[in-house]
Amino acid sequence: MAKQQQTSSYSSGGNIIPTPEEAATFQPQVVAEGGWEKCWEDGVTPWDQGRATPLILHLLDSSSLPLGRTLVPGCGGGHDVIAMANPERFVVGLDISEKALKKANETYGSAPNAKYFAFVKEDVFTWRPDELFDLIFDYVFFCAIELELRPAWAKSMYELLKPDGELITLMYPITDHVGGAPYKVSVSAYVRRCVGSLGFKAVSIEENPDSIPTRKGKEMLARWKKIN
Ligand SMILES: C[S@@+](CC[C@H](N)C(=O)[O-])C[C@H]1O[C@@H](n2cnc3c(N)ncnc32)[C@H](O)[C@@H]1O
Repeated sequence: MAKQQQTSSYSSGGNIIPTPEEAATFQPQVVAEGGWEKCWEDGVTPWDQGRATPLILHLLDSSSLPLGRTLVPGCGGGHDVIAMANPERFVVGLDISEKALKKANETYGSAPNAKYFAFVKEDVFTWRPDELFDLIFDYVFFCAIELELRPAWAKSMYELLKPDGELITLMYPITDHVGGAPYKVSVSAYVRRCVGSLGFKAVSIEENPDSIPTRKGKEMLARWKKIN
């Protein structure tokens, strides 16, 4: 099935990026069979752009990405982790898949900025480090978890951020497809989770200006502040 998608899909950095609707026809089966580890082992990673998210590069170029201790939950191949890491922004890439982190380390472990990031194998829902984060960037993680875990996701984001910290959510996929992962998302689902039930304030919500072609019109960017 994955192969069949290749004709209609967008290729980035050598990777084939199917639409979320296409991915939802083959990815859930692999997740159900052996969890995320199996996806990585079998190379069924249809979300992986093989490079940093264009929005992150845009925020870096325009100096609109906060500095400080940063977390990427469900970091996968680690492309956004290395893109953001610098002497003023230490980035932790968290993932439960050993294989994903092995791959990320093989790809980026000897990068010139390697001392400014770390890949950590932990579960977002239970990991509580001593030091909290100034910034969390979530992309293709919220849509990857089971729907009943969404309240726990919001709680984790809240508990992992410092007071006044910022949560950036690139909300994807805003579609009406059935099933997942990836599960469909909506701005109101995030508002319910972040603002409604916890101490977050929405600072801005806008269309992602830097979507890749297969995600265009299906993504919104929201920036949230932890206010209490
Ligand atoms: C769909 S992938 C997205 C990866 C990356 N954010 C990207 O956009 O390329 C979701 C990732 O979340 C990881 N993951 C799933 N559940 C997790 C959990 N509870 N804690 C940490 N990572 C998790 C999976 O192993 C997988 O690498």
